[in-house]
Amino acid sequence: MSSHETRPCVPDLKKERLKCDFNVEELTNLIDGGKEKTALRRKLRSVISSESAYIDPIPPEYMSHEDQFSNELRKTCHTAMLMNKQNIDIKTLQLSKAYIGVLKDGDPLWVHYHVFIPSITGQSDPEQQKIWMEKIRTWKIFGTYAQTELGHGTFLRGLETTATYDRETREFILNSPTITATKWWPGGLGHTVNFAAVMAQLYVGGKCYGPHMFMVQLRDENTHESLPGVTLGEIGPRFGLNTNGNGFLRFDHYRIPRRNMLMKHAQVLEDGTYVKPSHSKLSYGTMVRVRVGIVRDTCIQLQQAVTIATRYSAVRHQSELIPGEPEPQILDYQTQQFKILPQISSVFALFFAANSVIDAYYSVTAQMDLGDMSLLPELHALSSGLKALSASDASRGVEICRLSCGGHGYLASSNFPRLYTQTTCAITYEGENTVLWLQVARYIIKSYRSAQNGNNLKHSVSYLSKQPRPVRGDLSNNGLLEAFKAAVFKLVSDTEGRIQRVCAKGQNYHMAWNQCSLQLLKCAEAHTRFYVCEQFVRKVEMAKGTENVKKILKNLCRLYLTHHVSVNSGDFLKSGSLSQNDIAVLEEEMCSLLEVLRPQAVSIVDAFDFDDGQLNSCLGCWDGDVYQRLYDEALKSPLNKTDVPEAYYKYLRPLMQVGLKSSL
Ligand SMILES: CCCCCCCC/C=C\CCCCCC(=O)SCCNC(=O)CCNC(=O)[C@H](O)C(C)(C)COP(=O)(O)OP(=O)(O)OC[C@H]1O[C@@H](n2cnc3c(N)ncnc32)[C@H](O)[C@@H]1OP(=O)(O)O
Ligand SMILES: Cc1cc2nc3c(=O)[nH]c(=O)nc-3n(C[C@H](O)[C@H](O)[C@H](O)COP(=O)(O)OP(=O)(O)OC[C@H]3O[C@@H](n4cnc5c(N)ncnc54)[C@H](O)[C@@H]3O)c2cc1C
Repeated sequence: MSSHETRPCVPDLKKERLKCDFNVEELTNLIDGGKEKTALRRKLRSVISSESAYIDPIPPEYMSHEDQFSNELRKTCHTAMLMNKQNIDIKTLQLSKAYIGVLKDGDPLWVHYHVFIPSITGQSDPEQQKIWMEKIRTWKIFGTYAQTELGHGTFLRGLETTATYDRETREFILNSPTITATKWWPGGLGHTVNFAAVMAQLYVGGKCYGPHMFMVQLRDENTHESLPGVTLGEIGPRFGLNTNGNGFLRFDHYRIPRRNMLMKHAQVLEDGTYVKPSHSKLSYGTMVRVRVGIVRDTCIQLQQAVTIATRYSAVRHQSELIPGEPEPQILDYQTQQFKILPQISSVFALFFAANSVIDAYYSVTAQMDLGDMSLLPELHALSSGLKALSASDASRGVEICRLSCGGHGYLASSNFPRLYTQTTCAITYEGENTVLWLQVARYIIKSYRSAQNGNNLKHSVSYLSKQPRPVRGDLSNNGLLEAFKAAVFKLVSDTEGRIQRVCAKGQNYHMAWNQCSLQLLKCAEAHTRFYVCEQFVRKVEMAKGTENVKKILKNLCRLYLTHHVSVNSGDFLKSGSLSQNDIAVLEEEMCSLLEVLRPQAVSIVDAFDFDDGQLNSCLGCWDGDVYQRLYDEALKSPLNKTDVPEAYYKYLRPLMQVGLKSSL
């Protein structure tokens, strides 16, 4: 039973919570990663929620762009101070979910903590780390990750910023030769950070060695003024995340010491000798790490959205299900259940996938530290695929949750606009999704070809070694995983065959690749979906705990499988791995799962354990007092300060006084 059951709430939610047939706390512990982690998160949350500094003076929507930025910078700096005072590692806070809701529309220091610091620890040598990390630890250095330029974000070999080695002075000269070479987008770059890890084309003795990272001071450590040779600014309002401080940066023959090149993997010696890295893509390591983290972040954003949508759907009554009877909770409509429950199952799918890719990241990077690079392509494909899938599933999921709340979901006070802009930008940043899907496809096609040449495949692509033969009519979880394998295998072999046919007609390989890229995208997504399904099934099989929690997990897993079979039924039919009758049986099962899970829905989202401050939504509050909150929130609009606004006297009254001259 829910541990929160005694807290007051509206009768609809009380009724829902009384239906709960599993231990909510146990599910919370599972999602947190154990009882101790739940306790730590709650402790951190209590520290955070008792801080008056986090109270916004007015709702940020009503602040100017400048005030919004300043307000969030104030809060993020307060956090650093607070964690220092409480002797808590800020990373622990940020990774614990306790910090959610404090910053409303971005964090000017997010890239510092999650991209810049990992770049320093992952790309610089021990001596450099010692110097820079000490300054980072003592808040002398705040940094960003400055890679993207006006002209290029995706194609890194096309970057135009140059870092030219001057052997005489033992310095690098950084330069932005064109307008398109301007660094554009880095978080915090505008007016927050004083340093940046800058990706630039390395030139030594007239030869270009490609993109490398450099540690660059941009602002004076005391005055915060931009240094001579550096031009900085903010790029202006965005679709969302307007307080991330995204900025631009130009260099005019700006000099930095030789040792400011990040030298863990590649080096330029004093005499200009270039020492190449053990793998050409090691300088892209930060991106791999951040992509892995995005899977977890988007999963948490989807948790917030489904919590809001589920609670609201239990409180909202509309129309008639049975003529003449009272209006039902909208959650009783099958169509509403179909909007929300698959999103809840997605949360769990992403949760298990995030855990497995984080584990893979640590084990592969440990191997790489010992000099073994063989698993880097696998990690690159896995992290790229899961970043793309999680960002697009979460973003679509948030939008479906918004739609499920009707008109009120469109209000800023529902918090859906912010949740949506947070998830949808993850589709673009850290590798645009289409581009990452094509990287996954590259790996799959290469692996498939290798298998065709008689080689044995390992890890996530092992099933492409030989044609899978699923047992017809086996609709168990394992049977469906076999069907998935067969469907993906068919997509991959068809696509590879098509590339070959296009080439046979005289087209070169690259053009053939482009002509088949829609199919390639499908292969990549299907392969990654299979991976997520497999992880879900295996993790649920291994889950420990009480029968009722396991039953919830099993039902959610089954809903995820049947839903994705239904959505992609054409692929299963084409591969012959499932029959039309199988699909019909599975779709019927999916509908009954909606009915089975519906009474537990509110308790499942309660287990995500967000407090009202974190959800920041009139629709998603614990007590379900939706209408009063919507009304109170509307009263905060500055337009409601007066009955007749100034704009009436300026514009509307003169117009009304003139009247229409003709009766057109
Ligand atoms: C309330 C609010 C709270 C606060 C919330 C805040 C939320 C956060 C907000 C904002 C945070 C934003 C952070 C975002 C930071 C960024 O976006 S940083 C910039 C990221 N940029 C990218 O990701 C660029 C994408 N492009 C690439 O990764 C690559 O250039 C490419 C993979 C597309 C192509 O690389 P290229 O050099 O052209 O290589 P290819 O010739 O195509 O391939 C060569 C082979 O190398 C393999 N490969 C490519 N990348 C990697 C890698 N990382 N690791 C390993 N291997 C790699 C590639 O597959 C090829 O292999 P084969 O030759 O064997 O096929
Ligand atoms: C909120 C936000 C925060 C960011 N933070 C940072 C940061 O801190 N540091 C930083 O360096 N950058 C940052 N970025 C930049 C981000 O990483 C890039 O915008 C992203 O990598 C996409 O690159 P692009 O903008 O050049 O898009 P483009 O590559 O120009 O994409 C435009 C379109 O072209 C398509 N396309 C491009 N190449 C191909 C291809 N090979 N095949 C098929 N289609 C293709 C894409 O699919 C897309 O549809 C941020 C961006 C955002 C939105």
